[in-house]
Amino acid sequence: MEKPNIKKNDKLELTIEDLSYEGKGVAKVDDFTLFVDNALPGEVVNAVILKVGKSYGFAKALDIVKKSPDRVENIDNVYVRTGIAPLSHLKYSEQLKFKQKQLQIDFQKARLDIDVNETLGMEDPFHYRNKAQVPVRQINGKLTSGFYRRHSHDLVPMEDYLIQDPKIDAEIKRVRDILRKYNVRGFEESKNKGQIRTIMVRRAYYTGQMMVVLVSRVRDISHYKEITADIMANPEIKSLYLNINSKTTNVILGRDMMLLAGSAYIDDEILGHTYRISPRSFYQVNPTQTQRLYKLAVDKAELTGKETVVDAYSGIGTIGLSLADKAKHVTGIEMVADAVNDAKQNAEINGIENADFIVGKTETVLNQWAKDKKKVDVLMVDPPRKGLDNSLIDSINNIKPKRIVYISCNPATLARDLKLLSDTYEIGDATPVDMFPMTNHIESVTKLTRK
Ligand SMILES: C[S@@+](CC[C@H](N)C(=O)[O-])C[C@H]1O[C@@H](n2cnc3c(N)ncnc32)[C@H](O)[C@@H]1O
Repeated sequence: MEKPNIKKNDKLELTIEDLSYEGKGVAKVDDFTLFVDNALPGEVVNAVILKVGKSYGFAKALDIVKKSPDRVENIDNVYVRTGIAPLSHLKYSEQLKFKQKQLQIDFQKARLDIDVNETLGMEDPFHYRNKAQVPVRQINGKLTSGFYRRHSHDLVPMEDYLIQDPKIDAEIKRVRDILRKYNVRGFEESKNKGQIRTIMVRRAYYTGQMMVVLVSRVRDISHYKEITADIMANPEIKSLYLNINSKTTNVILGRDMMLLAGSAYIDDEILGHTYRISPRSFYQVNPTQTQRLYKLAVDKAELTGKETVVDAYSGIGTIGLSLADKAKHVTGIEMVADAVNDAKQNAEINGIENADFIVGKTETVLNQWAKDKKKVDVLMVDPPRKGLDNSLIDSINNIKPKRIVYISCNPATLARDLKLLSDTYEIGDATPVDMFPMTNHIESVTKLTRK
């Protein structure tokens, strides 16, 4: 493909043909692809070129000459620009279709013939997140919280995050003001100076309990006793931690986690069970949609009470414990030790006796099970974005579970893995469940049945 004669800062009119998986408008100049921020299919925009690469480039819409009927008019551009809610300029009904289509595209690319159902959306697709991790920086002499501009580490100051529980937004602001009161400094990334890098807040949807984690570059924070007392003055804060992360890294939490006050965990409920959540444990961020996701996944497992089930990538045990009353036995496998401790406690708290939990990598544990000729009837997998490890596919083919329920947060790796399993498994329809409204993230559930 010929690179057209365009360069950074050029301005030109573009016609938007499609929406990329990241939610950017796709335009062509000759045959050259440009990904355009804040532009929707069918729109004509005046754009400025941000970057021209070898095979594609990036641009930003400055004004819209012809608007899409699917554009949400009154949304603040800051949400699209910062990446907290990069699809918030697209009508919600269209976001749901976009997610269904993305799954179809990834299946087609992998030459898989799989029906994709309509995306199960939310009635109120805002303010759903039960967890925030907001970056903190020292800006104009003040500790400031906000969100990164997309694809950068430039902080845009923000107080209303649109998709987070408003009580979390209020708590971030309150904590920020307490830190300012005691002259604590925000992180200065370019100089590797300053103190607070991130404020993390979790709020349990059902119990209202909150956990605050202050992530600091340094251990010493003057007035930490006063800061602790001020933060704990809100009776909803059940747990306050200081985490130390002195590394140059994008990973949010460092190794040292110190409880400053309150309990080591908070409690929440899903589908009638109580769960304890530690700061490092994975916990689904959309509480109402989690119940729909789990119900769907458990339905697809078609349990009769006689099956041995593995809940792989089990986090704090929520999927396994949600189906334990319909199975003979459940084993959860999870690599984060704190999460496994939570899972064991969660089984006990809920009086569930037919579930156990193992610390380890799913691929390593199931490889050993294959060698030991252990039997599994149903395998639930809920891996992180990178999907299943290649070696796990071999173990699955040795263990031969009758059914697999694949919960995925990344259509591309889902399609790759389903293709690898399609010789030995019949692949049923896939259902996207919108766990992340206003963003381009796509969660889905697919059932596989042994041929
Ligand atoms: C998407 S979360 C799902 C957690 C849980 N099923 C839930 O619904 O809350 C993925 C989990 O897999 C864990 N994990 C990542 N790689 C793993 C691996 N190779 N083996 C086992 N667990 C892994 C992560 O720590 C995380 O808890």
